[in-house]
Amino acid sequence: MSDTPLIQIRNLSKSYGAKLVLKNLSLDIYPGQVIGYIGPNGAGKSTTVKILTGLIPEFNGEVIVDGISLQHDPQEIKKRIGYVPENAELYDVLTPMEYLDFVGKLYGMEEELLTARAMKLLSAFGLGNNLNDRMDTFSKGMKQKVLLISGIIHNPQIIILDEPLSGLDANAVIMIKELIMRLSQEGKTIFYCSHMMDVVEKVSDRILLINKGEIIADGTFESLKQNHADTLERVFAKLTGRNETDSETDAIINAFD
Ligand SMILES: Nc1ncnc2c1ncn2[C@@H]1O[C@H](COP(=O)(O)OP(=O)(O)OP(=O)(O)O)[C@@H](O)[C@H]1O
Repeated sequence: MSDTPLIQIRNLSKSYGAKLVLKNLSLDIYPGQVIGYIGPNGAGKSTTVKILTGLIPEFNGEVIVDGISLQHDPQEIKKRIGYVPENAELYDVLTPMEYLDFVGKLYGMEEELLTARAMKLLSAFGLGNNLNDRMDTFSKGMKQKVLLISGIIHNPQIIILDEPLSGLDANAVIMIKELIMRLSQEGKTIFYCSHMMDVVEKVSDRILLINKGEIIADGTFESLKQNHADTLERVFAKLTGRNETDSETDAIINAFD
């Protein structure tokens, strides 16, 4: 692995109004790493990702990607990143081919390559028979696959995924897990947010746990396990102080009394 970080985050802070949601984050991410970014609801995962992808331009601190400052040249950075958001509006009156044509052109892809790659990727994701169907006839999982493809169609160096597995069936989850590992073998750097601890445990070579805007654990699953608990679910519960699940469920059940 290269010893020059591909992504450098320095003293990153972000507030929404008076609310500070990212507190002085500093991180180096190296080429080829598969980073699982986990944390409780509202911890700051999506905010981090939206800053990295240039969707939130106002923040304090510095983000440097491949030697380029995000503040100075966000467009150049966007070319290097493929982003699959948690919730996206697909223009579902379009067919997947039309949608991917639109996205690929935004990335400046040449028509012939774009069409060929869109067809190959859609077929590989099991949508080969739906190339020209309108996406408003698609299931949630089918749309999620098109979104995933739109994030990788331009063959970016860095792939950022926010909850990529929501809505996917068990076979598709297995496929995406394998895909993440294969893309990493191809040298891609992958940063993904997920609440699916079993998946994060298996595919990440580095896990970052964020809580209340601060990174509170950073290491391999093995190292987190040795220091804290035997499963990632338990590491998560221990470090984020959520040991009161029993009393919470009691309160919900008791609310029906
Ligand atoms: N546009 C916004 N305006 C005001 N507050 C926001 C905005 N977006 C997020 N927040 C707040 O920032 C905090 C971090 O939110 P963020 O979406 O980054 O969390 P997350 O870790 O991705 O959560 P989840 O796991 O629920 O998706 C939360 O307290 C949220 O309420």
